[in-house]
Amino acid sequence: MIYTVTLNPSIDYIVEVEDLRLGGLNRMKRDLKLPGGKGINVSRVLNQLEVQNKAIGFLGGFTGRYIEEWLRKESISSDFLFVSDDTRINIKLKHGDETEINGAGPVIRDTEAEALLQKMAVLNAGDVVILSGSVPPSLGADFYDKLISVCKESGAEFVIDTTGSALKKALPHQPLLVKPNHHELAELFGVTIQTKEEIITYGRKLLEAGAKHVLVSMAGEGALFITEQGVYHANAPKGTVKNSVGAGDSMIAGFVGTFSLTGDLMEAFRSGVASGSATAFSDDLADREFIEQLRPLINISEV
Ligand SMILES: Nc1ncnc2c1ncn2[C@@H]1O[C@H](COP(=O)(O)OP(=O)(O)O)[C@@H](O)[C@H]1O
Ligand SMILES: O=P(O)(O)OC[C@H]1O[C@](O)(COP(=O)(O)O)[C@@H](O)[C@@H]1O
Repeated sequence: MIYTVTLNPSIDYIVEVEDLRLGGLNRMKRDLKLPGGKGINVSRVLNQLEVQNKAIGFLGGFTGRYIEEWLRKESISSDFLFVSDDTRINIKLKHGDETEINGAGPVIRDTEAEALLQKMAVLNAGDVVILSGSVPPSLGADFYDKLISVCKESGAEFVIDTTGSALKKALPHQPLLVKPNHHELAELFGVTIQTKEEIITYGRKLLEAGAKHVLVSMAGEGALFITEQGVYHANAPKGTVKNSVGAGDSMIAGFVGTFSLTGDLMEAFRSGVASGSATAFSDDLADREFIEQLRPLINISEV
């Protein structure tokens, strides 16, 4: 079974304005409220790919109920812990460019945190747990360490998609996959990255530190896949970007979903890129039909 863990879900409030006037009155041209948070996005795309999975994490308040209802309508299996504070609302402002303003997240009490860890007792060897996104500050920076310990004790594999020291500390525990984008990779090492060669150099460092597979996404430039066997590049198909929020999460869903069904790393890579691009070219996350349409357009070559 695949589990996604979203410690900090969100309603993504996507707001489009013609011309952003800072300090002035702006009127929305279009707006859209979507359930968000990285693990939840992964679950929604896994469902599109008909890969069985369960979404776990914290939800709270009216925003939490909105997300729960959406997931129920999409028949996404979930087991969230309800907390007393409200789930955050993240603003995604489209004004020719994309500007994001993400909330810090609700207060999670110690008893609520403990109850979530108890939920993880369902894990078995062979399960894959996808740990995605930021950690609400009140949970403490070491909460991912606790979740990783639970995964290791049960024999489950884990994937981690987060940033900074939480990602660094996870590497020696041999995550099945890490997927920084090229900006996050540079930030992780405190460097600026200009070339594909530099991405490979720093991506390899994640492998050396313990990750089993490394995917570095590069938005419209596609992605690099770095493994013990070699380094591979995939192009991204061309298209009109509608909303790239969730493209990275879709890529993880495509990769892990296809890998769990086929065990084929190259097909998983192809599926990851197709899923990411299908989301970038959609208002909401990718649907199955669009992913299948893009899949043959992805060319993979060894670097
Ligand atoms: N402008 C784009 N054109 C085509 N594909 C895209 C575009 N933006 C994202 N994608 C696809 O989604 C994947 C992940 O996107 P990226 O923006 O790098 O991740 P993140 O959302 O984590 O920052 C890319 O590797 C690519 O396949
Ligand atoms: O937990 P964080 O780091 O604040 O990220 C949460 C945000 O990331 C998203 O999951 C999108 O992530 P990606 O664009 O990286 O795939 C949004 O749905 C959500 O608003």
